[in-house]
Amino acid sequence: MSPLVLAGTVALLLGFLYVIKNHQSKSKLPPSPAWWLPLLGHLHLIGRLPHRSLHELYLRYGGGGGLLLLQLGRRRTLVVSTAAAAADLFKNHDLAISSRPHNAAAHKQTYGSRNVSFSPYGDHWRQAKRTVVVHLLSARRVEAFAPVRAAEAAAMVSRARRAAEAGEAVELRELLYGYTNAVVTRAAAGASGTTAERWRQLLAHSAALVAGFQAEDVLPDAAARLLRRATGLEKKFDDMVEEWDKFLSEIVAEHKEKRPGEAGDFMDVLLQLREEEEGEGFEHTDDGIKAIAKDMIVAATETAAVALEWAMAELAGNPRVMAKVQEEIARVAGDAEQQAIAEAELSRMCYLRAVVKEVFRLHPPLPLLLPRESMSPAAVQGGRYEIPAKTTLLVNAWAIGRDPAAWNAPEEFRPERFLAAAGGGQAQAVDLRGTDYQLLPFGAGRRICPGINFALPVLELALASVLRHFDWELPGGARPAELDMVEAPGLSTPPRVPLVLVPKWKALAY
Ligand code: HEM
Repeated sequence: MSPLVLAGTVALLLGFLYVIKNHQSKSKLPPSPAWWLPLLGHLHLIGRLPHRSLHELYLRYGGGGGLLLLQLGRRRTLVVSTAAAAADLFKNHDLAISSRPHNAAAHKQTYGSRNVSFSPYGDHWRQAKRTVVVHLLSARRVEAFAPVRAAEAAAMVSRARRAAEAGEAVELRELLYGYTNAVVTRAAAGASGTTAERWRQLLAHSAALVAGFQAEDVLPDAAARLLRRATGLEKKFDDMVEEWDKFLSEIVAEHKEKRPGEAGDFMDVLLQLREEEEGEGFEHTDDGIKAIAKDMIVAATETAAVALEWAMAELAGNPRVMAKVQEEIARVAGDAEQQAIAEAELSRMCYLRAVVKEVFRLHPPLPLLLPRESMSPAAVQGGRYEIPAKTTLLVNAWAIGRDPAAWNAPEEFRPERFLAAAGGGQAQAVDLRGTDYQLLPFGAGRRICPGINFALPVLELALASVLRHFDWELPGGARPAELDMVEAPGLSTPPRVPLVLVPKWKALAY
């Protein structure tokens, strides 16, 4: 055989082997729509409500295994759409999927990813999460904020009462956001009033700038930066980051002036830890403290307000459930003279808690949780699929809450499914703390939300208070079936049409 023919044969053989190998490794990838566009990949298939688009794409191309692989701009993205697929990932591969993808916009906003939410997996994240879990959100500290929750719930009831006495309708988002914003601002910085208002404006401003897909999702970082500069977005962004920093720096400075030992709000605790833990590994610099405080505020305010607005929307749309939960609140909270509901009473309101779970099932405030990134290759579902390292993961909690393999009549709002006494069936023992993979509003695994114990009493107390003191009616004789139950676009998704209801002050004659 001549050397030329030999070289040609070897090249052909190598080419053949490459094709075979490539085909084999591709065949181990989860299903994916076959066609895609240069640069965009499958991005053009995603509409304004990504959780809904991704669910539809999964039903069309996913093949039933719960996983769908997409190329979203430059990010290879795995979408998880069923409870069984989520269970396999979180039970068997949690470590591999515990990082977050780099996001230039978030990096800038978080003092170089020094917060918890966007920090990549590693020492910084571990230390920061420990600080948050042990020092800011422990059961003892959450309990210590009970008077704050009670005062703000009472203020919310007073606002609604003024509207009721004037015969006016109430925009629930305004009312509920005011409440969660006040509770979180007081817990984080011990401040209210104008601070809370400034905080609220900054949050709204940031949300508008980071909503939707960003230039970095499609283009390399440098090209995306150029585009952002050319369109003026970079300047807007920098101004917003500076505004936040100025605001947080003022709060840090005010807290430094206070007497030591006055530890109460998150800022106090973080500053005190700086003194106590100096040299223990986690660097409590001013920027580190501002990053964590901001993380708490951003993570807590909007999510809780969105959950509350959906709860009221579902109750307005289901008068039977509204009447039943009001009856329970009246029975447990008792005494007509008692204005505020004691938090101990909330644990006896089983139906109210079932309502909260049902709201989270159908309306998780972060329908795609927060994106994860795989740090190493993972052979999932017993080796059926291979997930390469550096794949972005989107867990579609919205779709999982509607998974027909996990839920009976998934589209029905039926809190009874969570109650053994009401014949709840297979769902009665399902909880929302990340161990039951069909209900994941707070995520699961190492990156699970550390704020569950802070959020739940905030939500339960608000609902119990507004339902105890008022009947809520749809304005203008609208029928429940006419309520628009579609989400607004964004990272967190309130109803696209803000909910408006008319409060009727009850006589409290129980
Ligand atoms: C209804 C209220 C809330 C909802 C629905 C919610 C939901 C979530 C979700 C889905 C995640 C991502 C979990 C994952 O990747 O698996 C998350 C992360 C996080 N949440 Fe919450 N959250 C809420 C309230 C709070 C509160 C009150 C705080 C703090 C005061 C908080 C602090 C955080 C932090 C720091 C992270 C990042 C955790 C990490 O990356 O390790 N959240 N939350």
